[in-house]
Amino acid sequence: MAPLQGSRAPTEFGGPLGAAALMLLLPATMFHLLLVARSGSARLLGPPPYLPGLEALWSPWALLLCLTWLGLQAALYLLPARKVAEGQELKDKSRLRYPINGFQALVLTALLLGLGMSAGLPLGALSEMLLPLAFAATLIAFIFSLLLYLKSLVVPAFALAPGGNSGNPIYDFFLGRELNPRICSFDFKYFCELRPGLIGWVLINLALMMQEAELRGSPSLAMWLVNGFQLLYVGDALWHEEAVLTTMDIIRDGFGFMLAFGDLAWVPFTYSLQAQFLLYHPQPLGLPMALVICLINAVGYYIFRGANSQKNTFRKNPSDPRVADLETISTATGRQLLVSGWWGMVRHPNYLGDLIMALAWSLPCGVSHLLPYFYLLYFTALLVHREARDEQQCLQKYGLAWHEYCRRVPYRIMPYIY
Ligand SMILES: NC(=O)C1=CN([C@@H]2O[C@H](COP(=O)(O)OP(=O)(O)OC[C@H]3O[C@@H](n4cnc5c(N)ncnc54)[C@H](OP(=O)(O)O)[C@@H]3O)[C@@H](O)[C@H]2O)C=CC1
Ligand SMILES: CC(C)=CCC[C@@H](C)[C@H]1CC=C2C3=C(CC[C@@]21C)[C@@]1(C)CC[C@H](O)C(C)(C)[C@@H]1CC3
Repeated sequence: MAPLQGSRAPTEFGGPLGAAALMLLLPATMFHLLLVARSGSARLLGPPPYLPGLEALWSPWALLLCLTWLGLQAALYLLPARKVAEGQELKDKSRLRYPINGFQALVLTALLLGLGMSAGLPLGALSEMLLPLAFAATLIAFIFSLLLYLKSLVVPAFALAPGGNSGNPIYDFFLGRELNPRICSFDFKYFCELRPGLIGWVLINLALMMQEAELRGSPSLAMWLVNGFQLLYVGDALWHEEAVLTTMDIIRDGFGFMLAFGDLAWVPFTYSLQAQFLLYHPQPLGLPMALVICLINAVGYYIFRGANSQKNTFRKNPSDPRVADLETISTATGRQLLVSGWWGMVRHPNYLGDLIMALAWSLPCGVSHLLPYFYLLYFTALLVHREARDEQQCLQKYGLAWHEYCRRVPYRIMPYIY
């Protein structure tokens, strides 16, 4: 077993107790949302309409479907890539290599799906299987996290994540002990973060849209908007796949239950909540309102993409003409911090753009129910917590220079508000 030298006290996410509570609460919330979305009253805060028995949750076909999906995405990951990118420098000064072929996987999945559908594949039927599919994905995430935990016990200490190496098994199982678990060149965390869950999310959205067309003759305008916006978001993530290599999930967090469940179950089954809601609760949406919502999504996307690209360009090459004129602060590490452009507006402009998009994804569902706004509420909490975690890390990394940045750019996410 790898020694626990350099291990940290388990303080994030409420320590071991918080981690244990989240491991129960997150799957329970996901099943609650799935049940409530199809109920007549669709009340987010009420009790679920019924408690499903094991026969409603367990289906060997659903498990087989989930495993086939993972197998397909893994095969697409292994195809030759247009580019191989290097990750950030690791503790042992080495850099891992990652294939950049996520967008190619999305296109090939769409082609295979098109072929299947023209041969009579009833994609809409997937919408009837969401409960057993979510159960199978949760089961896979639990077993997978357990295997990852066991694997982490035999790797050298330098391969462990700074946060998930506390010595408390519950906490470490939740946060993830090993930073970049791999078999040969297959990187499990990088693979899961962007492919099965994100592509699965748009697949579920599409199935819900097909089912709506079958029930009502054609998809509603609201369903088109939700599908279009979320496809743009997933397509964008896969197109800019390389950027994920600088997120805290890849650089700092281990791969444990939080990310395995988040990537494989939470993202596809809760991020598709608006489309699930619309299938069972059709909402009228006029063209003028639809145009306003498109504008809100466009503004959010413009800020999100602008901010993320500006930082990535700057981190890759500070003398790139697109960022060379921006004002910066020097830090003791040799790295610089941007203090003008998007990063001079607030300290997390990318979060602001993401939140504006989240609002645009809920608005097509009208204002009669709180349920479709769950994503916006959850995402606000996630980003506020994430911002606090990032802030602490930046303070540790950059010290006085970070204080100076906070003085120059006082707002975190929303100008003049937060
Ligand atoms: N849809 C979803 O469920 C989720 C989406 N996201 C999205 O993922 C994206 C990435 O988010 P995340 O990884 O949390 O964080 P960021 O992309 O904001 O990265 C934070 C890092 O950026 C660097 N940085 C911070 N300020 C500056 C500055 N002024 N100049 C230059 N570099 C700076 C620091 O790292 P360093 O200095 O080491 O480079 C810091 O640690 C966001 O757009 C977010 O909205 C995130 C979570 C969930
Ligand atoms: C509640 C729970 C289970 C928490 C786990 C959190 C994960 C769901 C998220 C952590 C960071 C994520 C990112 C994306 C999806 C959600 C998770 C995995 C992301 C892939 C979405 C698309 C974006 O463009 C992105 C690539 C920037 C983003 C990266 C972070």
